[in-house]
Amino acid sequence: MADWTDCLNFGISVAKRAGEQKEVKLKSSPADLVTETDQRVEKILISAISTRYPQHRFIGEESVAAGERLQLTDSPTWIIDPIDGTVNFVHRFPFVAISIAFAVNKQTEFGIVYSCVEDKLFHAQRGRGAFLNGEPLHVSGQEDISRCVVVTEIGAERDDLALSTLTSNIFRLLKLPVHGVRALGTAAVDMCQVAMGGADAYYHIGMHCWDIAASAIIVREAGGVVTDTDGGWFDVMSRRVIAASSSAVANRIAQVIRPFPCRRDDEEPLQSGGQLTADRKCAGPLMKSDDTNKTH
Ligand SMILES: O=P(O)(O)O[C@H]1[C@H](O)[C@@H](O)[C@H](O)[C@@H](O)[C@@H]1O
Ligand SMILES: [Mg+2]
Ligand SMILES: [Mg+2]
Repeated sequence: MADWTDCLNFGISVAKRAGEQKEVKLKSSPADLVTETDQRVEKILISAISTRYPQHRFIGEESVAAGERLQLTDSPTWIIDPIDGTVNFVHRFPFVAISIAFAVNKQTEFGIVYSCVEDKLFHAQRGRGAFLNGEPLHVSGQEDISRCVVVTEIGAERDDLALSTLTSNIFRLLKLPVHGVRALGTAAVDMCQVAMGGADAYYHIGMHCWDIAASAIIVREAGGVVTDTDGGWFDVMSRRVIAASSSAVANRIAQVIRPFPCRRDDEEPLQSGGQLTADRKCAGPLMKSDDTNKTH
């Protein structure tokens, strides 16, 4: 088995350096401000990593937003979210992370999530455990859904189907009941909460590979379970994820939540007026027929 520890250590050092980027140039609007910062951090990361590993490929949120093709091949690939929690960043809500995963042959070899405001560095390497600031991490191991804190995200979708599915899923979980439902505004940190036992599960439909790839391996290496939202095999490009403290909890959540259609990350972007757009919003075929069987 190839040893990617050198890449992991380099990834950790660039994530910490990029997380020190504190100076924020004031621009005309919060959207401009944050776009500039996101792009700047992604450039810092990609430029440092590609100088050291010129053969490696990248999937970066901001590069994809700028029109770059999103394609996960068998080549060593860094999957980067330069700022996970952009809305938090704008509002100074204190959960903002740099998320970096590294995949070879489409398998994630390691993941790094640097929660910058908290100064918490999560990392995991395949088969070698998960760590927070160097200390081993473990999920809670909780198996009883009625004793769980479950994390999800509100996400960016605002169409009726997405919103009604999202709210009814929270409703169903609260009625089980679970102990509580939380949303921190960054999928990467949400999932790391599962890895460290602060929460017992996370689920969402609609996040992108750069939001969840790094934290998925961190949860697994912390002893947790990562599945599709139907309880099946997790595919990092599918935008559907449950991360849980145990299979029992993952399966229970899969039984309860209803899916809604979502374009895969590796699907060709929608055509708009004859031009490719970077739009990867949830849209597509209607719900699967078995969705009607889900628990209310
Ligand atoms: O866009 P960023 O901040 O990288 O990612 C965030 C999503 O946009 C947002 O919809 C979601 O709620 C948040 O958790 C996610 O990490
Ligand atoms: Mg993100
Ligand atoms: Mg981002």
